[in-house]
Parts: sequence; structure tokens; C-alpha cells
Amino acid sequence: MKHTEEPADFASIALDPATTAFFFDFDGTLAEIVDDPDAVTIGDDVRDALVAIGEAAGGSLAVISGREIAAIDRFLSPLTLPVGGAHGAERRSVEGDVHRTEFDSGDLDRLAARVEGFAREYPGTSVETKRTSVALHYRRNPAAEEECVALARSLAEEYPSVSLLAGKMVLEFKFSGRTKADVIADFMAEEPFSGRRPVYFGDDVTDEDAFRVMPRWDGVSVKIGEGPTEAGYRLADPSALHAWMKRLAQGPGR
Ligand SMILES: O=P(O)(O)OC[C@H]1O[C@H](O[C@H]2O[C@H](CO)[C@@H](O)[C@H](O)[C@H]2O)[C@H](O)[C@@H](O)[C@@H]1O
Repeated sequence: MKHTEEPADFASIALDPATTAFFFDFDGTLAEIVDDPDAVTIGDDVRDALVAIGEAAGGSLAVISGREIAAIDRFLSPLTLPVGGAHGAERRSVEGDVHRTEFDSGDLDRLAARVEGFAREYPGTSVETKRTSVALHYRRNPAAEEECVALARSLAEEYPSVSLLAGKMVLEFKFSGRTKADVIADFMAEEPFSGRRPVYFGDDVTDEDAFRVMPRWDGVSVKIGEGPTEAGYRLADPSALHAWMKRLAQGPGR
């Protein structure tokens, strides 16, 4: 269902963790956006809330990110949660089993070399090369946006099987056809997620795929921050989400 109205304030609905499956996007949702993609931090209070909510939900809690599972583990250490990583191309289940989409990485290596060459010419831009995608960041050189977009369009034509994602000051070349919606469907088909009502929190364009799939399970979609969205609800920013998580973690009546 496409929402044409402004999303409602999420604070207006009550969720029972005993019957809910929780899905959290990472950057811009659990973590505040920062200039350096490697400099993200997560407070102990947020880690504690994730643990408490996960326990109250019988383990039905996962992080869904464009980042790889290893990066999410590093930022959330010592927690190792169920994760849908690399925009859906990899998944670690509640049991700890890791599923990865396999593909021939030759094109990815060639494309990454081109993007790295570009980044050397534009100081402040940087390249994040993952197993199934290449991200060109320009948050530290916003003036280079036009050149970054021109490169991205030209590479998208050259590599027609690649999906181009325009995120928050990042252009990402995705080689896997999987999306966040696919990885959520995988979680929802398994215990302890199956039969529950999902709630998905996200802030960026790739989260819209997840928002759109929520009605399949009568789920709830929550956009973090400003901007157009198909989500049904909105919270102002990651701090507002953290405050909500901490209240939920404390239990009913708090
Ligand atoms: O799906 P997500 O968990 O939201 O990941 C999306 C991308 O997030 C990261 O980049 C963004 O966050 C950085 C840190 O705050 C910021 O510097 C950058 O401008 C943002 O685009 C991450 O680096 C990417 O790999 C993810 O795909």
C-alpha cells in the first residue's frame, strides 16, 4: 500500500514485544550519521536496549543494513545479533547460520578500481568496497556531488546488471539483486520471527523496500527523520528512536 499522507507519530501506537518481530536499520537509525563511515559509534544504553527488547521478543530482533555483517558486529561488539547485511545479500540467522549470495566478483573488482581511481582525483571522496557492492562516499566533499553522479551514471550504463543506489551522500553500485525486503522475508519465514507482527525502523532509500513489504504481515513501518516516505509512521531522529527503545526495554507501565 502506498501512503500518500504524512506518516503518523509513532509514539501514538503500542507494540507488545511478546508478539512483535523487531527490525532495525543501522546507519541513520540505530547510529547517528557521521562524516567518516568508519567512525560510527553506538552507546552502551542502545546496546542494552537492544538486548532487553530482543529478550522480551523471544529473540525476534535483527539489524538490517547496507553494511556487511562483519561491520555490524564490529560496531555492536560484544553483541552478535541476527543480521541482514549487504542490502540483503547476506544473512545471519538466530541460530548463527550465515547465508550469502554468491556471484562472480570480476566485474565488481573492475568497477571498484575505476571508482578508486576517481576518488584519488577528488580528495574527501572515499570508496567502501564490500563483497557485493562498491560505495562512493562524498559527505566530506559535497562539492564533488555532480562529478560523482556523472561517474555513477556512466558506470551504471557500462554495467547494466548493477543497481545504482543513491543514499545519504553515497552512491552505491550493488551487484546482488537482493533487497532488504528479501532478507526480511527470509527472517519472517523462520522461528522465532514467523507468526509475529514485524516493525521496521529505517531512514534511507533502501529502507523503502522494507517499508513496502510490511503489509504482508500486517507490519508497521517507521521512517526515522525527514523526507518523503511510504512508511506509516515517523520518528524525528535516531535520538527519538533510542528514547523509545529505552522506554520499551524498561517494560510495561514505565
Ligand atoms: O542500510 P544502512 O545501515 O543505513 O547503511 C547504508 C549505508 O550506510 C553507511 O553510509 C552512511 O552512513 C555513514 C556513517 O554515518 C555516512 O558517513 C555516509 O554518508 C552515509 O551514506 C555505510 O558506509 C554504507 O556502507 C551503507 O550502505
